[in-house]
Amino acid sequence: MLNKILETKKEEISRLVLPEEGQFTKRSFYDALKNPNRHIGLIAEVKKASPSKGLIKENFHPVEIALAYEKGGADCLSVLTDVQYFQGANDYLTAVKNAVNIPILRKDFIIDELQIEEARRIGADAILLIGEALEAERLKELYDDAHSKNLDVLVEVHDIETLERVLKVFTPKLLGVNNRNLKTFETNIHQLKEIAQLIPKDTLLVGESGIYTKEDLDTVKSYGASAVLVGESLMRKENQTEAIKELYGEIVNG
Ligand SMILES: O=C(O)c1ccccc1NCC(=O)[C@H](O)[C@H](O)COP(=O)(O)O
Repeated sequence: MLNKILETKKEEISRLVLPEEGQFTKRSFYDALKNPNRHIGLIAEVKKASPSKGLIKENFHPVEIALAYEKGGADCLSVLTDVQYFQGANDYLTAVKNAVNIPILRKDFIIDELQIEEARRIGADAILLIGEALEAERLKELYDDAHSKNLDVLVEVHDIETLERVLKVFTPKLLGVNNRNLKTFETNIHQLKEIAQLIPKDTLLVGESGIYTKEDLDTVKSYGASAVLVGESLMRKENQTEAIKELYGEIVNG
């Protein structure tokens, strides 16, 4: 699936026309996770659908969801902008940016500088770079390009081989380990356990995907994560503010 998505991205980039420059207040995604509201930081994801789960939330109002996440104490947001596979949109990110006061990650499959400039113009504070999608040297080029545009970068890996490839070239400030294999969709809450040993001590570690319960949250934290990225389990609930409190064990819903 990842390779199919990347082929689609190449085609989208060939047709990409940059939007007009927007006027946005830049917020530090990294600083928000460095100083989280709770014992482990939360990147709450605004995601309507996905390849592995199909339609997740039919009654999808991204600004309402984002405000509810913010009210629930999310440190940052992740907003899907991929249209074809996640039913996201650039306009969702811009609308959310104009509504909330916390930093926003553009969740998309970034493989070109044009997409980074586009992210900046639609109001993103950070972008995602997926290790399995890029050669390490190219990943570093895009990483540097994003920072030159005052955007933070969440570098994401799934397995040790990818992490080692990346670390041979550079050390990311912010690194996510995706519990989901983006090629097979297999998800393992313990994915971080082995990989965490190899993470440089000054790198802020984020556990991503397949986090449904406080137990999952505690498991990922026990492996060394300073933050988590959570989408489906929050999106499927009726009330995203309550969903966050339930995830952290602050309320117990039947
Ligand atoms: O989620 C998918 O089906 C998927 C398929 C192919 C590439 C990426 C995919 N998901 C992106 C993500 O990593 C998740 O949206 C994010 O980590 C949140 O995961 P979850 O909490 O399990 O929704």
